[in-house]
Amino acid sequence: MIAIIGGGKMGEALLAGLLATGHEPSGVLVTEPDPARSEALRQRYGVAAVSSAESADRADALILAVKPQDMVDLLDQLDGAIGPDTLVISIAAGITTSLLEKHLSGEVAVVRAMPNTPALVGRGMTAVAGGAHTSADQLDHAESLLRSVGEVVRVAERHMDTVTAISGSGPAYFYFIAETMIEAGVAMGMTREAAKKLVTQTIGGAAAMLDDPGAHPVVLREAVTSPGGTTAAAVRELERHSVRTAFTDAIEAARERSRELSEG
Ligand SMILES: NC(=O)C1=CN([C@@H]2O[C@H](COP(=O)(O)OP(=O)(O)OC[C@H]3O[C@@H](n4cnc5c(N)ncnc54)[C@H](OP(=O)(O)O)[C@@H]3O)[C@@H](O)[C@H]2O)C=CC1
Ligand SMILES: O=C(O)[C@@H]1CCC=N1
Repeated sequence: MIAIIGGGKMGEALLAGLLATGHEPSGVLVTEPDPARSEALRQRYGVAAVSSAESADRADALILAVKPQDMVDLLDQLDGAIGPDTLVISIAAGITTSLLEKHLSGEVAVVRAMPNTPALVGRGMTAVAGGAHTSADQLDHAESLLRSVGEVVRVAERHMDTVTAISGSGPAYFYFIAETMIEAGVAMGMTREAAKKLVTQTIGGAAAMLDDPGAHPVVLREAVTSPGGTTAAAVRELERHSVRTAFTDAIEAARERSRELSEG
């Protein structure tokens, strides 16, 4: 039995992914405090909506999908109710395996995972790191659960704040660029619908080219940049506005915030 505690955006994405990849609704529980939301999830997916105590009691894998700020309260609520063989997977930004272990008595197997919102369409990128009492089989199990919403990589836990800043928050950076490009197209007289189509297909096409193992972003960018052409003029403006520095600073700020979240 798998239980998802926190039926918000990411909890629902994981729930939908698990069901889409062959898990039966009868094998998944959800715990969500908002009664309307809880009922909506129950109706939409046919899973049982139960209390956190019941989730802890019945599940052998518990996925904690609450906000980092709610995590300590939740752990204190779950402490003592989690069986010795239960695997606890947290997807909360910044919450370390040692913080999870500190608030759960006994040698609980914990996994820190960082997915992203493309999980909603089965194209997520998740990184996982195991805790001090987590066996290789338990990490495999966590990986196979999270694979239901996309690709999974294993990283050393010291990289998890960086992962959070790159792939966890990353979709928002691309939406920021997309929004800017669409608005530029509109300002130049295109319809918003046409501009969105151009931008969406361009992002998808660029990502597909970059996905080739031999591809390098600098080489791909050079192929677009004709001497004396339009791209060179655009890139010169990006450099003039220090967009590279702005992006690097943004990613560093996200990593710093992830670190702070573990401090409460
Ligand atoms: N959004 C994203 O792109 C990503 C988010 N994450 C992480 O996933 C977690 C969830 O994020 P997201 O889904 O966006 O947030 P949401 O706010 O959409 O979901 C969190 C849900 O947890 C519920 N909740 C709060 N306390 C409890 C509790 N004690 N027991 C059960 N449920 C509870 C909340 O209910 P209520 O609103 O009523 O309090 C809410 O429905 C966060 O820790 C975040 O860091 C990770 C990767 C990407
Ligand atoms: O913004 C956040 O804190 C969460 C974690 C990664 C993406 N969204």
